[in-house]
Amino acid sequence: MSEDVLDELFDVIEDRKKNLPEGSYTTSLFTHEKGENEVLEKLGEETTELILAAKDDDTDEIAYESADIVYHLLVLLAMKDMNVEDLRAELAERR
Ligand SMILES: N=c1c2ncn([C@@H]3O[C@H](COP(=O)(O)OP(=O)(O)OP(=O)(O)O)[C@@H](O)[C@H]3O)c2ncn1[C@@H]1O[C@H](COP(=O)(O)O)[C@@H](O)[C@H]1O
Repeated sequence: MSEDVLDELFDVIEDRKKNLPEGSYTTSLFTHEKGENEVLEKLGEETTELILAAKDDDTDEIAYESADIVYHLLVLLAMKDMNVEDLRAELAERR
Protein backbone atom coordinates (compact mmCIF):
# COMPACT_ATOMS: atom_id res chain seq x y z
CA MET A 1 0.00 0.00 0.00
CA SER A 2 1.44 3.37 -0.94
CA GLU A 3 1.81 6.22 1.52
CA ASP A 4 -0.48 8.38 -0.63
CA VAL A 5 -3.46 6.04 -0.34
CA LEU A 6 -3.29 6.15 3.45
CA ASP A 7 -2.94 9.93 3.49
CA GLU A 8 -5.79 10.40 1.01
CA LEU A 9 -8.10 8.08 2.93
CA PHE A 10 -7.29 9.85 6.19
CA ASP A 11 -8.04 13.24 4.56
CA VAL A 12 -11.47 11.93 3.48
CA ILE A 13 -12.12 10.66 7.00
CA GLU A 14 -11.14 14.04 8.50
CA ASP A 15 -13.42 15.78 6.00
CA ARG A 16 -16.36 13.55 7.02
CA LYS A 17 -15.61 14.23 10.70
CA LYS A 18 -15.65 18.01 10.10
CA ASN A 19 -18.53 18.36 7.62
CA LEU A 20 -20.72 15.31 8.45
CA PRO A 21 -22.19 14.94 4.94
CA GLU A 22 -25.45 13.00 4.82
CA GLY A 23 -25.42 9.50 3.35
CA SER A 24 -21.81 8.85 4.30
CA TYR A 25 -20.97 5.67 6.24
CA THR A 26 -18.01 7.50 7.81
CA THR A 27 -20.32 10.29 8.99
CA SER A 28 -22.53 7.71 10.71
CA LEU A 29 -19.48 6.53 12.70
CA PHE A 30 -18.86 10.09 13.94
CA THR A 31 -22.48 10.58 15.06
CA HIS A 32 -24.81 8.81 17.45
CA GLU A 33 -26.18 6.89 14.46
CA LYS A 34 -23.36 4.36 14.94
CA GLY A 35 -20.52 5.88 16.96
CA GLU A 36 -17.31 4.63 18.58
CA ASN A 37 -18.76 1.30 19.74
CA GLU A 38 -19.56 0.39 16.13
CA VAL A 39 -15.93 1.10 15.14
CA LEU A 40 -14.62 -1.08 17.98
CA GLU A 41 -17.06 -3.88 17.12
CA LYS A 42 -16.06 -3.73 13.44
CA LEU A 43 -12.36 -3.92 14.35
CA GLY A 44 -13.08 -7.02 16.45
CA GLU A 45 -15.20 -8.70 13.76
CA GLU A 46 -12.78 -7.90 10.95
CA THR A 47 -9.81 -9.18 12.93
CA THR A 48 -11.60 -12.50 13.44
CA GLU A 49 -12.41 -12.59 9.71
CA LEU A 50 -8.76 -11.84 8.91
CA ILE A 51 -7.62 -14.73 11.10
CA LEU A 52 -10.05 -17.11 9.35
CA ALA A 53 -8.87 -15.89 5.92
CA ALA A 54 -5.24 -16.44 6.93
CA LYS A 55 -6.02 -19.97 8.12
CA ASP A 56 -7.63 -20.62 4.70
CA ASP A 57 -4.67 -19.07 2.83
CA ASP A 58 -7.29 -16.92 1.05
CA THR A 59 -5.12 -14.02 -0.12
CA ASP A 60 -8.02 -12.03 -1.69
CA GLU A 61 -9.94 -12.21 1.56
CA ILE A 62 -6.81 -11.34 3.59
CA ALA A 63 -6.40 -8.16 1.50
CA TYR A 64 -10.14 -7.33 1.82
CA GLU A 65 -10.28 -7.73 5.58
CA SER A 66 -6.95 -5.90 6.01
CA ALA A 67 -8.38 -2.92 4.12
CA ASP A 68 -11.52 -2.94 6.32
CA ILE A 69 -9.29 -2.98 9.41
CA VAL A 70 -7.07 -0.14 8.18
CA TYR A 71 -10.13 2.00 7.32
CA HIS A 72 -11.73 1.50 10.75
CA LEU A 73 -8.35 1.98 12.47
CA LEU A 74 -7.93 5.37 10.73
CA VAL A 75 -11.48 6.35 11.79
CA LEU A 76 -10.58 5.42 15.37
CA LEU A 77 -7.40 7.55 15.22
CA ALA A 78 -9.46 10.51 13.95
CA MET A 79 -12.01 9.98 16.74
CA LYS A 80 -9.20 10.26 19.29
CA ASP A 81 -7.89 13.44 17.60
CA MET A 82 -4.87 11.47 16.40
CA ASN A 83 -3.65 11.05 12.82
CA VAL A 84 -1.59 8.94 10.43
CA GLU A 85 1.58 10.70 11.59
CA ASP A 86 1.08 9.26 15.10
CA LEU A 87 1.03 5.79 13.56
CA ARG A 88 4.07 6.51 11.36
CA ALA A 89 6.01 7.95 14.32
CA GLU A 90 5.33 4.85 16.42
CA LEU A 91 6.40 2.52 13.59
CA ALA A 92 9.51 4.62 12.86
CA GLU A 93 10.55 4.54 16.51
CA ARG A 94 10.61 0.74 16.39
CA ARG A 95 13.10 0.60 13.53
N1 LIG B 1 -12.53 2.27 3.06
C1 LIG B 1 -13.72 2.42 3.36
C2 LIG B 1 -14.48 1.35 3.97
N2 LIG B 1 -14.13 0.08 4.33
C3 LIG B 1 -15.25 -0.46 4.83
N3 LIG B 1 -16.27 0.41 4.79
C4 LIG B 1 -17.67 0.20 5.21
O1 LIG B 1 -17.68 -0.40 6.46
C5 LIG B 1 -18.95 -0.99 6.63
C6 LIG B 1 -18.81 -2.20 7.49
O2 LIG B 1 -18.06 -3.18 6.81
P1 LIG B 1 -18.52 -4.69 6.84
O3 LIG B 1 -17.71 -5.42 5.82
O4 LIG B 1 -18.51 -5.20 8.21
O5 LIG B 1 -20.03 -4.51 6.43
P2 LIG B 1 -20.89 -5.30 5.43
O6 LIG B 1 -20.22 -5.35 4.09
O7 LIG B 1 -22.25 -4.70 5.50
O8 LIG B 1 -20.85 -6.76 6.00
P3 LIG B 1 -21.51 -7.40 7.29
O9 LIG B 1 -21.86 -6.32 8.28
O10 LIG B 1 -22.71 -8.11 6.76
O11 LIG B 1 -20.41 -8.31 7.78
C7 LIG B 1 -19.54 -1.23 5.25
O12 LIG B 1 -20.68 -0.40 5.09
C8 LIG B 1 -18.42 -0.79 4.33
O13 LIG B 1 -18.92 -0.12 3.19
C9 LIG B 1 -15.83 1.56 4.26
N4 LIG B 1 -16.47 2.74 4.03
C10 LIG B 1 -15.73 3.75 3.47
N5 LIG B 1 -14.41 3.61 3.13
C11 LIG B 1 -13.65 4.74 2.51
O14 LIG B 1 -14.19 5.96 2.99
C12 LIG B 1 -14.54 6.79 1.88
C13 LIG B 1 -15.74 7.63 2.27
O15 LIG B 1 -16.87 6.80 2.46
P4 LIG B 1 -18.24 7.47 2.92
O16 LIG B 1 -17.99 8.07 4.24
O17 LIG B 1 -19.23 6.34 2.99
O18 LIG B 1 -18.61 8.47 1.90
C14 LIG B 1 -14.82 5.83 0.73
O19 LIG B 1 -14.66 6.46 -0.49
C15 LIG B 1 -13.76 4.77 0.99
O20 LIG B 1 -12.52 5.22 0.46
